[in-house]
Amino acid sequence: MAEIAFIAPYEDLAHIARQVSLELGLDLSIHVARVEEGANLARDLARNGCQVIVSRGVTAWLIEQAVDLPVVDVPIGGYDILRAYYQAKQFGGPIGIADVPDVIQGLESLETILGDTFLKYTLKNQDDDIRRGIMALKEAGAEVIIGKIAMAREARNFGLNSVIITSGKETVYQALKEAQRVLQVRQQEKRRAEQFKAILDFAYDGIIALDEEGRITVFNPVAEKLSGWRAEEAIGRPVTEVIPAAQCHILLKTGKPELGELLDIGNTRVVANRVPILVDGRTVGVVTTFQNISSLQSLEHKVRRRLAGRGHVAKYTFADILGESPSLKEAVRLAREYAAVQSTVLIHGETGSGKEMFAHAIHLAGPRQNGPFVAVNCAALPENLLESELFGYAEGAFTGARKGGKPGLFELAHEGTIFLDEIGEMSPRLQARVLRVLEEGEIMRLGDDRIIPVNVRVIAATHRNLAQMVKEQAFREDLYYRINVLNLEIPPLRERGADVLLLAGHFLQEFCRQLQRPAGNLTPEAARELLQYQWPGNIRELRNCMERLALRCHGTTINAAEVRQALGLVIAPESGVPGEGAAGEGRIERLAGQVSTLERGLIKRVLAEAGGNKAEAARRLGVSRTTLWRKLKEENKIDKTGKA
Ligand SMILES: Nc1ncnc2c1ncn2[C@@H]1O[C@H](COP(=O)(O)OP(=O)(O)OP(=O)(O)O)[C@@H](O)[C@H]1O
Repeated sequence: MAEIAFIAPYEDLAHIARQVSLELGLDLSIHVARVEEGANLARDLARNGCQVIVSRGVTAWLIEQAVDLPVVDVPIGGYDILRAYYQAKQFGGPIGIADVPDVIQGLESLETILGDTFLKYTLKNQDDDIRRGIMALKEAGAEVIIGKIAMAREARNFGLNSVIITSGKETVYQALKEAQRVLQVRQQEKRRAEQFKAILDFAYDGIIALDEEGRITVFNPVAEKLSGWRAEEAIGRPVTEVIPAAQCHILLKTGKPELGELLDIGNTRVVANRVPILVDGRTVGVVTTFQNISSLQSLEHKVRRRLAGRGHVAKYTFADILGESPSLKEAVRLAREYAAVQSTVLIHGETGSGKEMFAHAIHLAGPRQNGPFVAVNCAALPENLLESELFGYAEGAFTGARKGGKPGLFELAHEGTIFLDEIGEMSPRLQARVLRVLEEGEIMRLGDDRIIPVNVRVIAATHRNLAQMVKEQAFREDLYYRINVLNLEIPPLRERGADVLLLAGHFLQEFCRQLQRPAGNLTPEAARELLQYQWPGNIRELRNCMERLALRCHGTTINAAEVRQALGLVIAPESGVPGEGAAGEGRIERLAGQVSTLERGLIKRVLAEAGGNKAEAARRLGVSRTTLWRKLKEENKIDKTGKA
C-alpha cells in the first residue's frame, strides 16, 4: 500500500498524476472519485495505512472532513487559469469567475499581465453556495463562467457558457512534492513520538506533564503505579484532582523550578522535581518527575557495592550453626531475638568459637538481610591501613591514593551490617572515630570534608574481656557502653560436651565427601580423646583436625593414636620440638616455659613448611590468622620465613 494516495475528481487529472509520479519515481496510488465517493474512498485508504492524500477542490475539502490525515489540495495555478481564460475568450463576452479568496486574489496580477478584467465573486469556502455566486456574476453581466467542475456545471444550468479550470502538470507536480514533504515530516514526528513514548514508558521515574491550565497531558506507567490512577482517566483532568500532593500546578504561577522535594503519594515517599515549560519566557506547562525513595536507596546501594567491586554478603544462617548443647542453644535463642532489632551487638567468645558465624546469621535473620554484610578484622591490619579501610579516602588524600578516592567499609555497609571482629585490638584513636560514626550516623573519608550519612548496624566481637580492658584504660569506656547494648556469649567448644562429636562427625563427612572417600568412624577411644581435648582453637581447630584425619586415614575406623597425631599431640622426634612426653616428665614448675617453647617451635616449623604463608600456617595450626598474628607479635622473634 502506497503511503501517498491521489484521488482525482476527473480522469484527466488522474492521467497527469500518473505521468508526474513516474517522473518523480514516486510510489503513488491513483484513484478517480468525486465528492462523497472520494471521501468514502479516503476513509478506506486511511484504514489501510495511507498517510497523505492528494486531491482537488470540493473533493479535497470533503476528504479533509472525513479523515484524520493530512490532505494536500492541488492548487489552482496561474497557468491553469490562463488556459481556461483563452478557451473562454473564444465564446466572446465578459468572463466571470467565482472561487475561494486565494484564487480571486491571485487574479489581480493576471489581469494586469493580460490587460483584461474578470468579473469576480469570492466564495467564503469550498462549501459556499455556488448558485449564489453564479447568479451574482450573471447579474453583473458575465456571459462565460470559468471555474472548477461544480461551478462550470451550475453555470450551464443558468444558460451561461462555461470552461472548467483543469490542473496542469506544474500544479500536480507542486502538489505531489508537497505531499512528499508532508509524509517526511509526518514520519519524523511519528519517530519522535515513539521515542518519547518509549522514554516515558521505560523511565524509572514517575512523569507527569501539565498544560497551561494545570490539566494532565502526560502520565507515564510509573505515575500510574504510584498514584493508582490509569493514564486514560488521569489525562485531561486537573492535577489537583489526581495527585493533590504533587503541588505542581503552583509552578504555573511561580515559574520557578523546585528540585528534590520530599512528598508522600499514597503510602509512598517520593522525591519530586518540578520544572516549568517555558516558551518565549512564558510558562505554558509543568513537568514533574517522581522517584520512589526506597528504590532510589536500593539503587544507590547497588551502585555503592558495584563500585567497590566486592560482594559483601553474609553466608551463614542459624541453620548452619550446629550444636545441641544447652549453652549453644541458649546463644542461638538470644541471637535470634537480637536479629529482630537494630541495636549494636557485642559477641564475646574464644577464637574459632563461631562469633563470625553468629554475626552472619543475625544479619540474615533481620530486616537488613537484603543489605550488605561487611566483615572486617580489626586485628589483621596496621592502624593506618585499617583506618583507610573503614573510612575510605578522598582522591589525593595521600601519595598513592586511588583516583576518585575509595569508599570505606562503613560506606559499603550502608543499609546493612558491619561486623567489627577483634574490636578489642583497635587503637584508641580509631576507637574514637568509630564511636563518632555510631553516635552521628555519618562518616567523613580521609582527606575529605564532605559528610556522608550512613545507616549501618554494628556487630562487634572480641575474645578479650572488654570490661577489664576498660578498667585498665586499654579500651574506651564510652565506646564500650555504646557497643555493649546486646550481649552474646559464645561458649567455648570444651564446654559444649557432645557437640564436639556431633561437629567432628559433620566435618569428617564433609571432607571425606570432598575427597570422594568413605567417611571413617571414630573408635570409642578416639571419641574420648576428642572429648578430653581442651580445644583452644575451638571449632576452627576441630574442623582443621578433621580435615587432617580425612586426608591421612584410609581405613574405615579412626583410632585414638590417629586423633592424637592429628591434634599435634604426638610430634615426630626429628622435628626437634618436645612432644607431650617431654612436657609430661613432672617438671611442673617449668610447664609454662615448656608449653611456650613447644608453641614457638610448632609455629616456627609450620610457618617454614608453609613457605612463610601465614594464612596457610594458621590453617595448619588450627588457629585463626589473628591468633597467629598476635603470637608472632608477642614473640617478635620469629620472622616471616619462620627463622628465629
Ligand atoms: N556451630 C557451628 N557449626 C558449624 N560450624 C561452625 C560452628 N561454629 C563455628 N563453625 C566453623 O568454625 C570456623 C570458625 O568460626 P568463626 O570464624 O565464626 O569463629 P570466630 O569466633 O569468629 O573466630 P575468630 O575469633 O578467630 O575470628 C568456621 O569455619 C565456621 O564455619
